[in-house]
Amino acid sequence: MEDEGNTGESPQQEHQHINGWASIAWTHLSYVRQNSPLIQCITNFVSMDLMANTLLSAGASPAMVHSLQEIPDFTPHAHALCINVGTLTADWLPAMKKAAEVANQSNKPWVLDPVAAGASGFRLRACLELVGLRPSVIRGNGSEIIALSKASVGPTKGVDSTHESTDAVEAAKSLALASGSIVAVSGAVDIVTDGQRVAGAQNGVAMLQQITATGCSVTALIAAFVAVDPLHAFEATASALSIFGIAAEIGMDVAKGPASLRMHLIDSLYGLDQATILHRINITFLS
Ligand SMILES: Nc1ncnc2c1ncn2[C@@H]1O[C@H](COP(=O)(O)OP(=O)(O)OP(=O)(O)O)[C@@H](O)[C@H]1O
Ligand SMILES: Cc1ncsc1CCO
Ligand SMILES: [Mg+2]
Repeated sequence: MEDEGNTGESPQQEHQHINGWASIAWTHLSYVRQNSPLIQCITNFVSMDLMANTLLSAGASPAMVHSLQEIPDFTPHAHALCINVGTLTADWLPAMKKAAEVANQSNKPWVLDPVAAGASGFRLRACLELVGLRPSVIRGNGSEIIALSKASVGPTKGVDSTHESTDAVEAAKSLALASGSIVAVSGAVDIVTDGQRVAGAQNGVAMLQQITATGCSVTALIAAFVAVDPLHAFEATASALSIFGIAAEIGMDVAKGPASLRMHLIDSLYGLDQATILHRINITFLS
């Protein structure tokens, strides 16, 4: 009789897998620290501060550059681009599309955060147009990935999710297959898929949901990890999600609530070492 949850692996095999992900995640963080990739962020007003500080604490170099006029000069120099539609208006969309096109022409990876994708027809159409410009990675919460995958506007709680990430696995897989992007769904378990493989990263703390723009910020961290390893966007994405979660776990040991967690999260990300990653990382293949 098989135990529930038995993966069929010996403890040694399991240990090797865990070590495998720890070394992958540590390598990505080390490359970001060594190379300090320039990450262009076209993002919402709410997230700008936390996103820039998250990137800085990981060792990357953020630049919140969103003017259409600057994109031809600036975007080719960025090592990756992060586009987030959180406070979208019609004026901003042309710059987002242009930046995605220039990133593609310059062979630079770019990452999409489809904030509240199903909240309005305007937002959904904008997100679908951006998906058509072939992001390397799309990262959203469960409701956003389901709305994008079904291309439907529906009942919404705005930027917050009404779905568990695990409810969005099939939606994420079909969006990945349709778009060619790696798709990540954040939640208690962060899901990462290329349409076939599905990894689950289980680091993090629930209180992250009480700090605005933690999702936006982890999307930018994904951009930094993909910037240093563009040919392995699946591994880079799972690593970034797990490392952000580990930083939150360590921060939570001393935090008194959301405001101090926000501060300790940034400090923990800055100070993260290899031994802590090895000890804490929790990524497994779900299929
Ligand atoms: N229940 C949970 N337990 C642990 N970590 C969680 C939980 N829910 C979310 N997280 C983590 O919180 C971070 C933000 O994820 P969330 O799904 O809240 O993003 P989001 O809805 O896009 O947020 P925002 O729009 O505010 O940026 C991720 O790192 C995710 O792993
Ligand atoms: C609260 C909020 N509103 C638009 S974007 C944003 C940040 C979290 O997505
Ligand atoms: Mg979000």
